[in-house]
Amino acid sequence: MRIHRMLAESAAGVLAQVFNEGRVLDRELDGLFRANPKWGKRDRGFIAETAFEVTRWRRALGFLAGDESIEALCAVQWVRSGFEVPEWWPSHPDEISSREAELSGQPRAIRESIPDWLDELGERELGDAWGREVAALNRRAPVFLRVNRLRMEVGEAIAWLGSHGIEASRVEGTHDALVLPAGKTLPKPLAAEGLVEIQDAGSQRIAPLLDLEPGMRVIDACAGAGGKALHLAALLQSKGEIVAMDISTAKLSELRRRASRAGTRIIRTEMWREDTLKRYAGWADRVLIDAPCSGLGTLRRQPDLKWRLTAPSLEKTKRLQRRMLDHYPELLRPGGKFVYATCSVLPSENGGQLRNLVERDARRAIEQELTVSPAETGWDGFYAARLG
Ligand SMILES: C[S@@+](CC[C@H](N)C(=O)[O-])C[C@H]1O[C@@H](n2cnc3c(N)ncnc32)[C@H](O)[C@@H]1O
Repeated sequence: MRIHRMLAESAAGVLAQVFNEGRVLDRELDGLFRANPKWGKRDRGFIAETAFEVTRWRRALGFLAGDESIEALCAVQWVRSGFEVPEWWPSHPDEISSREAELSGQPRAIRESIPDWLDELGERELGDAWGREVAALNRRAPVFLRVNRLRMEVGEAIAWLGSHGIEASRVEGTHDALVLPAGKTLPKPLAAEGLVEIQDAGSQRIAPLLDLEPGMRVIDACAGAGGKALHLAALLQSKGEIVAMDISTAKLSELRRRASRAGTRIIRTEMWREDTLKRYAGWADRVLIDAPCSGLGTLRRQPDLKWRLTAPSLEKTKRLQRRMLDHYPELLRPGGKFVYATCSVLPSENGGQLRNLVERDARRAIEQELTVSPAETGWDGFYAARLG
């Protein structure tokens, strides 16, 4: 396929926003595609693939090109995926096959394209396992779905998707997860039906850890756009109450839209305010603290995160996690339980935070712990633990 000038320049424009301005890759692509509704699936696919793969392999491509400019990175990416670099493009890589052989002898941070400080931190925290996790986090991720059991059984969902030409299979080790073949996505009109939700299989392991029974009162303290809140509602069989809290009005309004699409009425949203903790103190049977984190477990889907993350920003996030662990369990009634979860693979954001908590607060004890390793499962990386 020939590379169209406008598409090549648009992909490079997105990468400039991500690398130079710290913008979020997904959002930049979304904005670009909205502004150019006439582009077809192939055009959008070319731009998204260039932007994602250059972001994912930034350092490795820079090594192959011997040049770190965005134009050089794009050119090597295109050569690697079998395109001819157009003569009007400003960068033309020399023969890269000999450099490919040298790449395998480079340090991991270059080979796997991660910042040096992050590679050192990962190795310090995870030892040998870090190399395996980083490699797994550089693979392309398939689309996972969660069947909305309020509306359909898993077998029915497979048949329904099949009737629309989508071949979905069950995911071992989960109750409600389906996976689509590599490269396939869920068409928007089907997503809008609310019968299935896009949710990574690893993320689907978290809500069951809350050990819910229909009728319970649950607070999802960092609910965001509701990925896990919707799962909680399904596990409660839509019986009981869920208060979904967040500091973002935009995310909570998206959550309300998704809840109504999914057919549940038990979720109420609440913006965190100064008096929220006091108003809901002692109210909940269960609390989910799905804490803000480095997001390292989701690098497959958000490779731009690794270039935005800094050591100081990570420390700030850990301080926030610690404050949440000190205060949000006050929402529980006596005897209630909470689950702390992250989408990080770093022990210092996960078990490390909880072991510190248990040391400073004798009322808390870890009942069950779950670590989802991308290297072992092929899912995003997650950590969750239930505490009494
Ligand atoms: C990991 S995300 C939540 C993802 C969501 N639970 C889901 O399953 O889709 C963390 C959320 O915490 C929210 N947040 C940030 N600071 C917060 C705070 N101080 N209190 C509560 N939520 C906060 C963010 O807006 C973000 O939506």
